[in-house]
Order: sequence, then structure tokens, then C-alpha cells
Amino acid sequence: MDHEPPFLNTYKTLLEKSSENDDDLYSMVEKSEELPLIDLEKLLNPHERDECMKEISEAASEWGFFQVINHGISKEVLENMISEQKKLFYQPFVNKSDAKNFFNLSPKAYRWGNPCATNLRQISWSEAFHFSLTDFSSMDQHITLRSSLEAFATRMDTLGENLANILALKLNMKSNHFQENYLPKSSFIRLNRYPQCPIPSKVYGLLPHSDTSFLTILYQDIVGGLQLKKDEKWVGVKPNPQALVVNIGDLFQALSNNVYKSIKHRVVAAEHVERFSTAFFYSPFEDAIIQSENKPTIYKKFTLREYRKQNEKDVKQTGDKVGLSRFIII
Ligand SMILES: O=C(O)CCC(=O)C(=O)O
Ligand SMILES: [Fe+2]
Repeated sequence: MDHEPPFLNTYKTLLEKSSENDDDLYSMVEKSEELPLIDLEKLLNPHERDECMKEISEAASEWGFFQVINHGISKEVLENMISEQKKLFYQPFVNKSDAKNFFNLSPKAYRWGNPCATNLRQISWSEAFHFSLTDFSSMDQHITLRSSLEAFATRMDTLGENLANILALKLNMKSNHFQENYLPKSSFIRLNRYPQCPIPSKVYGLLPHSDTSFLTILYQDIVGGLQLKKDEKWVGVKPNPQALVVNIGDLFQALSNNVYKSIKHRVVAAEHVERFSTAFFYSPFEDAIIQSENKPTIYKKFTLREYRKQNEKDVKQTGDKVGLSRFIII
């Protein structure tokens, strides 16, 4: 198992210090609610299009999360992505940690757990690769991975743009708001692996967080473990092999003046199975200005670069991303 990051060894001291109280990480879980499931085929039928657009915007404001079926991305593209992803994660850990030399990627492309964690609640039992869409051109030695990423990114980008345009239209913004204001995009892909975890009740698979993007589109395998916060309760997202999970990110919450919600979500660690997921973060270029046209505006105008910088500072100082509340107009 030379591909496995040294989770247990790294977290040994923290685990030894843990007390019984550390076991209640996963309290307040509500399993009964079903995430809205939206059939995008309806968009192609003039009689059903409006109704479908309404379902999308209602889900974005009530849940901040929804699943879509008949999304136009073939099973082949999704399965190729996961199979290339597996090959990548099954590389020896020493190679993954040296992403720059081994894969010709940026040194920050590979991340695992949180080796700087100072308490159990900051541990995530997972590893991830980040690919910005501009990385592909340097991946000449990894042809099959590159072509799977490219196929995945192209389709996800089209889907992201369609959904963003629909959501913009429902806010009475121009339907081409995204093309006019946010090109070139700096969308990126995150490949996630959640290894089997011997202490699943003590640590997270992925810590509770909201996404910074406009929109995130997630393809997950059938294992399950994703949970989102709704009305102060955690709701599990039951995997649907036909569906993609879409969620609103912080940038769209700001742009919509809080009409659409960027919701906290997390992943539960599993003891006996490993899990894979692939996320596409639909995002604008770094200097894109985020400002709502709705009045009174809740948030100051900011650029993605400023937002990221503030988040990085907050994570260093407080251990957590403070997020949009930093930008509220008082
Ligand atoms: O793996 C998942 O289900 C969620 C991943 C996620 O939230 C992320 O990568 O931001
Ligand atoms: Fe996320």
C-alpha cells in the first residue's frame, strides 16, 4: 500500500490525546430529506423549459444544492475520468507528493489530510489533486489522464455555463452575463479520494466548508458520504449513479445578493470502503469583479483574488475560512 498517505502516523499524537467528547462529530444528522432531482431534458422541450428553469432557481435558493439527470455528459466521459483518477491515486505516495517533478504539475497540485492540524476536528482523511484548466498543456507524459481531464472539463464547462445563465436570467440579469463579465474563466477540477478510515467517528473525510466558485458540479461514485447543512441539520446526499450534484458557491451567493445560497457541506469518512469523487469548480478569472446588481447590496464589491487572499489570511489566523461575512456592508 505504498500509495497511502501516512495518516495514522502523522495524526498519532493528536489521536492519543483525544477524549470521548471527540466522538460526536456526526451528531445532528437528518436522513429523511431528499435533495431536489432535476431532469435537464425538460430544458429542450418548449412546454417544459420554463418550469425546469424555475425548479433550478428554486433549488438554488432553498437548498443551494440539487442533483441533475439527463445532463448531457456521457457515462463514458465520467467513467474514464474516475478510472484515470484511480490510476493517479494508486501511484506511490512519494511520487504524488512530488507532483512538480513527477507529473509536471504545480507543487501545490497534490494535497492530503491536514498535516498541520492541531486538533482532531481539523483532520480530513482524504487526498486530492487540483488541476487548473491551463495545466493540461504541460501534461505530455500523461496522455490518457490529460485526455480524460480535457473531455471532462469541456463538458462540465458547457453544463456550468448553461446552469449559470439560467440562474442569472432568473435574477433578471442578462442571460449572457457570464460570457460578458467573467471570461477568461479560471475553472478547475479537483479529484478526491477518501481512503478507508480506521477511526471514522473521530475524523472527517473532508472538513465542513463552502466552495468559493460560482457553481460546483460533482460526480461521485456510489459509496456516499457527502452531507450538506440544511436548517441547522446535516442531510446526506444519496448517490444516484445517473445524477451529478450541483451546488452554489460563495461567488454566486454574493452576485445574487443572497438569493442563491452557498451551503456548508462535508464528507463522512468510511471504515470499509474507499470513495472517489470529481468536482468541477466553475469560476471566473482572478480579477473578475463580483458585485450584485440588486439593491441594497449586501456585500462590498470584491475580486476573486481579494476573496482568496482574505480567506487564506483567515485560515492562517483562525483555522477556518470566514468567507462572505468578511465582505458584508455594515
Ligand atoms: O467528495 C465530495 O462529495 C465533496 C467534495 C467537495 O466538497 C469539494 O471538493 O469541494
Ligand atoms: Fe466542496
